[in-house]
Amino acid sequence: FIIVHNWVIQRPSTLSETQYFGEISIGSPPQMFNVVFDTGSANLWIPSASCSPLYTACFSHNRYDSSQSQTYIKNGTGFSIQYGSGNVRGFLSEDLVMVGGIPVIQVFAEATAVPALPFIFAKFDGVLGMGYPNIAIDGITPVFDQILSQHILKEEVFSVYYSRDPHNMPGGEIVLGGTDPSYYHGEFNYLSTSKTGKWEIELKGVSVRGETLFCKDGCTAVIDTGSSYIIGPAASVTQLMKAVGATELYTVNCDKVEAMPSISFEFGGTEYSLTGEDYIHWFGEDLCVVTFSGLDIPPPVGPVWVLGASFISRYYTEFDRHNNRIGFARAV
Ligand SMILES: CC(C)(C)OC(=O)N[C@@H]1CNC[C@H](C(=O)N(Cc2cccc(Cl)c2Cl)C2CC2)C1
Repeated sequence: FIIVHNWVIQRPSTLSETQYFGEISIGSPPQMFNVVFDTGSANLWIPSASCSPLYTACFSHNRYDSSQSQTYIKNGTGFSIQYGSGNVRGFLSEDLVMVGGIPVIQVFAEATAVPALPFIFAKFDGVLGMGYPNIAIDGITPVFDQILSQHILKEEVFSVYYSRDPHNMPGGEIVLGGTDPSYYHGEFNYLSTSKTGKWEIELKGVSVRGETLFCKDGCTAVIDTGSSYIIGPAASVTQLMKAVGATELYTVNCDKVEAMPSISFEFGGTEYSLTGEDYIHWFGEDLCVVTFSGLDIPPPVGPVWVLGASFISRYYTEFDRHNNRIGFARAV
C-alpha cells in the first residue's frame, strides 16, 4: 500500500521545525486528521472534542468526536504519554481507523490535555506511533501491528521518503509493505536493530573531515521519523558546532553553507555523510541554522544520537519488522 501524501513540509516561516505528516481518518463517517508517522513511539493519539478550550494546542487542532461516530467503542482507560516538554493526557477509545485505505479497528487515545509547548507549533493534529509494540503505552497493539496481522502486505516493512527541497517537491511518502524505487537510487545497506523492540542501530562513529570526533567506541542511534533534527549528546553537539563553524546558537552565515564540511555517521561498514546543504535550515534569506540539537538523554535510553528528518531526507529508510533491521539507500 502506497500512501502518497501531499505531506506538507513547513518551510519554517516561523521558528517551527520541519514537519512531515500524513492524513488518516477515524470513525464512521470518517473524521480526518493529520498525524506524524513516528518511529520513536508506538501509540496513536488524537486531540479529543472533550478537551477544554484552555488547552490551546488541543483546541486549535482537529478533534475527534466519538458522539458523531457509529463505529465508536467506549473504553475510558486513562492515558498519559510523557514527552520531554510535558504530558499528553487523555483516555482510550476504540474506532475504525483508515490508514492509506487500510481499515483497522484501533484502540487509541483521545487527548484532553496537550501541552502548549511544543504542540502549538504543530501543523499536525496527533501522532501515529510506528514503533515496536513493547514501547506502546498501556500495552495497546500499535496500528502497524494490526495491519501486519491482516496479512495483506507483500512484505512486513514500511519505508519513508522525506523530501529535501520543499519548494520543488513538497512532502514525502510512506509506503506500507515495501519501498518506492522512484525515491531512492543504488542498493540498500541493512543494519540489524540493536535490541528488538526499538528502531535503533549501532552507530560506529561520527566524523568531520575524515576524523572520528564522537562515539569513538560505538554508541546507539535511534532512527526517528518523528523528530525534525538530529539530536546528540550536548557536549558532542557543542563541539560539533565549533568543528563546522557554527555559533553557539547553531547559526551560520548563509553564504558559508557550501563551504561547510560534511558530517558523517558510520553504520556497519558504510559512511553516511550529510553536506552543509543537508544539515542547514534556511530560515529565510540570511538566517541559516544547523539542524542539530544537544540533549543528554539519560540512561538506560541514552546516551544516544537521534537521527530525524534531516538525516532521513538524504537517506531513504526502510523499517523491516520481518528481519528486525533498518535499510538505508540514497534518496533522490
Ligand atoms: C517515551 C515516549 C513518550 C514514547 O517517547 C516519544 O514519544 N518520543 C517521540 C519520538 N519522536 C519524536 C516525538 C516528538 O518530539 N514529537 C513532538 C514534535 C516533533 C517535531 C515537531 C513538532 Cl512541532 C513536535 Cl510537537 C511528536 C510529535 C512527534 C517524541
